This record gives sequence, structure tokens and C-alpha cells, in this order.
Amino acid sequence: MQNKIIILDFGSQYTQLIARRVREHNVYCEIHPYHHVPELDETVKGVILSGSPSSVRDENAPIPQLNHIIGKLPVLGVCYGAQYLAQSYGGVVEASDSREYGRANLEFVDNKSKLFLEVEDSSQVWMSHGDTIMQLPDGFEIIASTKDVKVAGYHVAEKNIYGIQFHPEVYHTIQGTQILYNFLIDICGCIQDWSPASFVESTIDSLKSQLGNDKVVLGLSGGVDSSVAAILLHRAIGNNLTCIFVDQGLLRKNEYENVLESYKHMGLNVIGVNAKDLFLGELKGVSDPETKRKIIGRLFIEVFDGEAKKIKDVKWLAQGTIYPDVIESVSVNGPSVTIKSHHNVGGLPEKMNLKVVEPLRLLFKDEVRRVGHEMKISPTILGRHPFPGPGLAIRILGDITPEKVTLLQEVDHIFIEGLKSNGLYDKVWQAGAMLLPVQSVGVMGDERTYESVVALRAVQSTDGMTADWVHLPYEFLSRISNEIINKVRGVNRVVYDISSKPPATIEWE
Ligand SMILES: Nc1ncnc2c1ncn2[C@@H]1O[C@H](COP(=O)(O)OP(=O)(O)OP(=O)(O)O)[C@@H](O)[C@H]1O
Ligand SMILES: O=c1[nH]c(=O)c2[nH+]cn([C@@H]3O[C@H](COP(=O)(O)O)[C@@H](O)[C@H]3O)c2[nH]1
Ligand SMILES: NC(=O)CC[C@H](N)C(=O)O
Ligand SMILES: [Mg+2]
Repeated sequence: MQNKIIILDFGSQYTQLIARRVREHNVYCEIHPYHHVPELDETVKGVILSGSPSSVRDENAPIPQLNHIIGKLPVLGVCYGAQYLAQSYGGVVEASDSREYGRANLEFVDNKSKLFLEVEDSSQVWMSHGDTIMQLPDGFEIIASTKDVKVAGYHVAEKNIYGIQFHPEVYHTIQGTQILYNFLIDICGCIQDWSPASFVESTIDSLKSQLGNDKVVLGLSGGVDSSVAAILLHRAIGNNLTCIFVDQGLLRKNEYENVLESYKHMGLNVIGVNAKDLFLGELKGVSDPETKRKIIGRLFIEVFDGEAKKIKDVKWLAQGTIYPDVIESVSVNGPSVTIKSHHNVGGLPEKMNLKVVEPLRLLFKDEVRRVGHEMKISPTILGRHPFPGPGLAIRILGDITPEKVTLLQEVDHIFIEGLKSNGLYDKVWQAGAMLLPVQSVGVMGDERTYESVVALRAVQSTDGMTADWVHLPYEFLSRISNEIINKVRGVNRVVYDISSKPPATIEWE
């Protein structure tokens, strides 16, 4: 990779989207919190400042250190980023009556400006701001306006700064892709060298030099991420890699056997560990979601550690951690908050004997799949729905018992097999069932029942960061609901989750 873009995050809900759009142009980028601007080397070609829920007028408004950037690299400020730059050079930003949320059209656009080459005169853009740049500092030139807002875009030639009030990263900004292309390629001079093939090559090289002749154990789950990580590592260090698949007692029905079987022909060295009693024992009576996650994270590491000791001289633990796991788990991104502690990131114990290596830590799920495809991993593995490491523990709301696990495994099995046999599995990004800590009254065979409620969830997504519920056919839902209630003892009611993410999340805990 010869070049990259740095995105400074001020906590906008769209920061991840900026990253995705940049990568869609085959340009690698990294998100950093606004208060941890990384060292710049010659590979960094430009900087994008994100939007923010804060106002530049707030007393505690986020303020970045840009001294070593401005004038040296092209900078694009988006919304808050643009407002911040304008204000910091003496411009005026006010909470004005001309707030804009949603669609707007450019009334004026200087399409001779490098940023707006090819952008059409009345191009539709997407706005989301309450503050408005009322006055620009000297040397700032307006390059776009809307009906309500005079400064929808500006350029500072002397400092190589561009600012835009609208969001080029959202799909509703129709020419956002073009605008980002102009910034990345024409203004920053990036080479479009970020591709699955280049990722595979450069990752294998850097794994080789990072790991040398060291031994590594990898947590293998049968999922997409750890399978891709395993193949990358296997190509880099061969038999110094041992994969460990843990049955934490919270897997899907028959999952343990199926997964072990599916890895048989991949040339990997895989060890299966039955740790059901350990996990279920420590989780007994625990009902707080974050506590469950932390316990599970810790136990996984204990099991990996134990297995590593048996192999001797193991120095590293590899995991299939990907970008969303990191983003949601820790507030690495400064102002964005911890949503939930993914077991493999936020759930790790403070002290660890093994050093962690995570070759996919900077990728989104769809990128991981593309990398897997590049390495010719079987479509059956790459097409699997994601399944969280804590497994059914975060789908059983409240405390966990072996009986609840068995019940939910049966429900999940009926649902997933139903999706498969009806040709719906591949149309859904992720699906599963939740066991609610709720009993409801029913009537079965003329008798009163007082039994559990389960919720089915099926979502569409590209990267797990945002998701929408799938409009599964009523006919299908009706048959599945019947089958579950008829076959699974203890369930007398099935509901379907129709919430998107945000505001909900995919898993219920
Ligand atoms: N049962 C397990 N045994 C060993 N390691 C696991 C297990 N479950 C999860 N892990 C580790 O935790 C990481 C994160 O889990 P996660 O579910 O996000 O990814 P995945 O299982 O590899 O892929 P997918 O998202 O498709 O399920 C995995 O990549 C793997 O390293
Ligand atoms: O390995 C994992 N360990 C975890 O602790 C964890 N929590 C959520 N997930 C998965 O991440 C994606 C987003 O989930 P949420 O919308 O529930 O945050 C979904 O695909 C979830 O299944 C996890 N995966
Ligand atoms: N999307 C944004 O960056 C918004 C910036 C600022 N909070 C405003 O309302 O104007
Ligand atoms: Mg998984």
C-alpha cells in the first residue's frame, strides 16, 4: 500500500461511512479520534475531518491539533469539520434559522473547482446541520451554495483546505462518490492500490516479518472472519499455526461437529475443545449483558492460554477481530461511545500471557468476504451468517441455564433450516432467535399454558454497522411460527423483530 487517507473522527454517526466510501475508491484509509492525530509519514496523502454531534459553539467542542497537517496535506472538512476550520481562522458560525436536515440542492456550484469537477448545477446533496457558517475568513472562497445556506462549500487555495456543509458520504448525496473521487485522486493524488489482492499480499508479508518463526494459536469459530484470518496466517507461517475451536456450550445445534467437519479439507491444524461446563458454570446466575460478555471474553482467553501451554513456546494469540468489533467495543474513536463489549475486544482481560495478532482488525465484513474470495475459500464458509462469539448467551436475555440453551438451539435450528429450505438464507445477512425473559399465557389443546416468548430476527446489512429488518414472507413466518410452537416444548408465542439498527442493535444484548 503506497498511500492512505486519515479520517479524524469527531463522533459523527457517519464517520464509518466516510471510510467505506473512501475504500470503495480502492484507497486505504484509517479512522482516528480527533484528539489522537497519528504521526504522518509519506504514505498519508490527505486528511478528512468528520461531522460531529457537537457544535463549534459548545464550550467543550472537540478541538483537534492540526498544526502539522494544514498547509502540508490537503484537508477536507465535512459539516462540523468545515464549520470548525472556518471558525478557527476567524469565520463566524452561528445557530441560525437556516438549519437544514435532509435533501437540498446546490443552487450554485463552481464546477471548475477541483473538488466539484463533473458535479452538476442543481445536484442533490444531504444536509444535517443546525449551525451555519455565516461569514468566512479572508482567503476562503465560496464554491457551493444552496437556497438556504450560502456557504455550502468553500476552498482555501493557500492552505489547500476544502470544506463542505453537506455529507458526501451518504447515498442521498447523489454525486458524493464523484466529490470524494475528486478529493482523493485529483486533489490528494492517491493511487487506487487498495484491493483484496494487494491486502492479501501485504498482510502475508507483514505477518511473516512480525511473527518470524514464532508459534501462534488462533481462535477459530467456523465463522467468516476467523476462517479468513486462519488462511492468511497459514499462508504466512504454515504449521506454526494451531487453530482452536472452543465449544463454550452456547453454539448452535450440531454446530461443533459441523464446523470441525467443514475444516477437514482446508489443510489447517484444528483442535476442538469442549469447555461447556466451564462457561456455563461461570455464567450461572449472571444476567447483566456486559458482565456476561466480559466473563466470556476472559474464559475464551483462559482456554486459549491453556491450549497454548500444551503446545509449548506459543507467543501469539490470533483472532478474527474486524473493524466493527473494535469500533463498538471501545471508545477508541474518542467521542463515539461504547455500544457493547465484543467478547474478543472489550471483553479481553487486562493481563494476558499471549500477544494478540489480528490481521483483519481494519476491515469491514464485506471486505473480509472479498479477501476470502480472493484466497479461494469456499463460498459455503464465506456465505455463512455471522454468529457472535458469546453465542446464545447474548440471545438468552437474563440468566443462562442449560435448559434455556437447549430450548433456544431448537428454535434457532427450525428457523435457520427453514430459511435454507425456502431459499431465503442467502438473501439474509444474519438471522437468529432470542429467548425473552417473559412468560405469556396461551392455550394449547384446550389447556392454559404459561410459557416462554421467542423473538425471531433477520436483518439485511453490508457490514453490521447499520442494518434493517428483512421483510420475510408472511407465509414463511407463519409456517415457522407454527413449527416452533408445535415442536419446541416451553414456547407458546413467537414474535418477529421489526427494528432497524440504529436505533436497535442486531443482537438483543
Ligand atoms: N467458539 C469459538 N472458538 C474459538 N474462537 C472463537 C469462537 N468464537 C469466536 N471466536 C474468536 O472471536 C473472533 C470474533 O468472533 P466473530 O463472531 O466476530 O467472528 P467470526 O466468528 O470469525 O466470524 P462471523 O462474524 O462470521 O461469525 C473470531 O474471529 C475468533 O477468533
Ligand atoms: O464475535 C462477536 N463477539 C461479540 O461479543 C459480539 N457482539 C455482537 N457481535 C456481532 O456483531 C454484529 C453487530 O452486532 P450488534 O448490532 O448486536 O452490535 C452482529 O453480527 C453480531 O452478531 C459479536 N460478535
Ligand atoms: N453533521 C454535523 O457535523 C453537524 C454539526 C453541528 N452539530 C451542527 O448541527 O451544525
Ligand atoms: Mg462468529
